[in-house]
Amino acid sequence: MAELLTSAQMRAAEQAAMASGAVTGLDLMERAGQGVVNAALGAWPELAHSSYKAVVLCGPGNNGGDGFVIARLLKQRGWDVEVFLYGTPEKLPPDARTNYERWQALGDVAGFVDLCVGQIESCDLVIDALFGTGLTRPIPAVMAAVAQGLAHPNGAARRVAVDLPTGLCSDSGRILGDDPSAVFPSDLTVSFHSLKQGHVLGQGAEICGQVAVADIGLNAVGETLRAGMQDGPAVTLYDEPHRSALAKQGFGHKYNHGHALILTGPSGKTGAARLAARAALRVGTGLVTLGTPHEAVTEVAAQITALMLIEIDTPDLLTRVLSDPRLNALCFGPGFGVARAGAFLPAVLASRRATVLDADALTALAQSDSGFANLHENCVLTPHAGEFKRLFPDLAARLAEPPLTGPAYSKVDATRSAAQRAGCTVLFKGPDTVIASPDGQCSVSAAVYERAAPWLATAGAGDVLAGLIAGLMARGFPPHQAAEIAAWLHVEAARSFGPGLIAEDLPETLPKVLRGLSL
Ligand SMILES: NC(=O)C1=CN([C@@H]2O[C@H](COP(=O)(O)OP(=O)(O)OC[C@H]3O[C@@H](n4cnc5c(N)ncnc54)[C@H](O)[C@@H]3O)[C@@H](O)[C@H]2O)[C@@H](O)CC1
Ligand SMILES: Nc1ncnc2c1ncn2[C@@H]1O[C@H](COP(=O)(O)OP(=O)(O)O)[C@@H](O)[C@H]1O
Ligand SMILES: [K+]
Repeated sequence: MAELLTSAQMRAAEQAAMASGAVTGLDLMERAGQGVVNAALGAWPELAHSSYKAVVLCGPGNNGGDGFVIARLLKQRGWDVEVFLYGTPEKLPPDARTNYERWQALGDVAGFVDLCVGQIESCDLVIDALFGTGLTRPIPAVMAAVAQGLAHPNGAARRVAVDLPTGLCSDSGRILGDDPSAVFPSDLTVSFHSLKQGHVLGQGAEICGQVAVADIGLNAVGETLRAGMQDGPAVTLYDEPHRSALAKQGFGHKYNHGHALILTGPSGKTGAARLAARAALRVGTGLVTLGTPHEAVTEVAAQITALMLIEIDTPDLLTRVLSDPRLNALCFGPGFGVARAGAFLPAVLASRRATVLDADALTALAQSDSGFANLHENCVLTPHAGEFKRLFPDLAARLAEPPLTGPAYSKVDATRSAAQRAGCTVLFKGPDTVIASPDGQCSVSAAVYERAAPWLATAGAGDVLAGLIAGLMARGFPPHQAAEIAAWLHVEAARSFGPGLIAEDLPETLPKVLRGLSL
């Protein structure tokens, strides 16, 4: 799994690499500039065959330094290059200053105030090297005006951001300030060494366009690099489960693969739990039983075949059913009814079973007098943004405040705090789903860029996810891992099915996704 770094971790990695003597800042800057040129020519191969016109916007720090390298490399390819600098050359940090001077041997540098949007629109490539990981406050008005012009360019200019689109916070993927247009949208963003959190969280993906990662040689520094990264455990970008984790052994039988109990709502509301149950069965749980109130039994029975059914009308009955230790995972909440969920909550939590709390169970939890006291480490909470706000109003409020300084409070920060507070795994949904656990594990399951899955925004998709997590916990996966694998399979199923997806299609597409993993 790839790491998603914060700006502080990236700085620490660079410092460690330089302190080891393996590289200099100038080496890193040269590789960064070269990496951007390579990525741009890779994205638009037509640009490699002739010389074109570029406008390079350089800022007052090392991001600007990368810009001077790019200007020089393009000029050396025969391009017509215009460079604009925000700030004064005397104040550039040493490596950026050196590259400013190297560029001066090849061309002029104009002041940023002399730039007009028309100049950008008439070029082939515009390089945003204004601010990168050093952005700490909203961009100045003069830059925001240019950014607005670039948002809907009339010309054919391809927009490339160096490290991050200027205005976007590297840690949170949020636009600094209260002006949503104060950011340079790009068609291609070239990050260095690895992606930063801001490339996948929040508005990151929308603003970055596509992303590419340029290797600037930090991996070679190995242990020194790790030692430099002391700013908390890294967040990972979850990629795909190992085949060995999900495969079933040839000699097993159904009881080796767990037994999930999915609790349904009353009649007319059982669809959500049935979706969850079907997902649990498809993800390989040995047995899946729907726990249904008496009055809904006929409705549920009419709809199911491979699933089993048991009557559960009261919390006491649930406790009695759960005296069977073979029922090893629970899914509680989809379509359940908030008041009923409040009544069942103590029995569910007292069972100490691996439990997914979703939908109405989350609302009931937010309203319950005992709060998070009875949650345990085998619970997984799966809130969407509205449910997160009910459960953790102060964290949600921090996330909703316009971020005036950087690095800004992020969805990773909020989910990590939520997991600490709840004492269990929290999966905070969205295209940038964040999964955090009290032991500090944190990963992002991103449905962005080539993994975009906009058709998942459909009623019932969340119920399927809850069923997948419960099913994987029944199969024996620990909560954090179950949540990660479920979120990944969920997105893969949506992508595999494609447009027209409805929630029912997700469990039915799982076999194809699992086959794709060579199970
Ligand atoms: N440190 C290194 O050795 C390397 C850095 N690299 C580049 O350097 C960048 C980071 O450089 P810096 O740390 O110099 O930071 P930036 O170049 O992103 O920002 C420069 C400085 O501008 C100021 N600033 C922040 N927000 C501002 C605002 N809204 N208005 C006005 N001024 C503001 C801050 O004091 C900040 O340090 C990376 O994103 C990457 O592009 C790469 O060259 C690879 C190597
Ligand atoms: N635009 C999107 N891209 C990717 N995933 C999305 C998108 N919108 C929603 N999702 C995912 O779809 C699911 C929706 O869940 P939820 O909001 O609980 O819906 P419901 O309650 O109707 O089932 C979540 O897993 C969420 O992460
Ligand atoms: K930039």
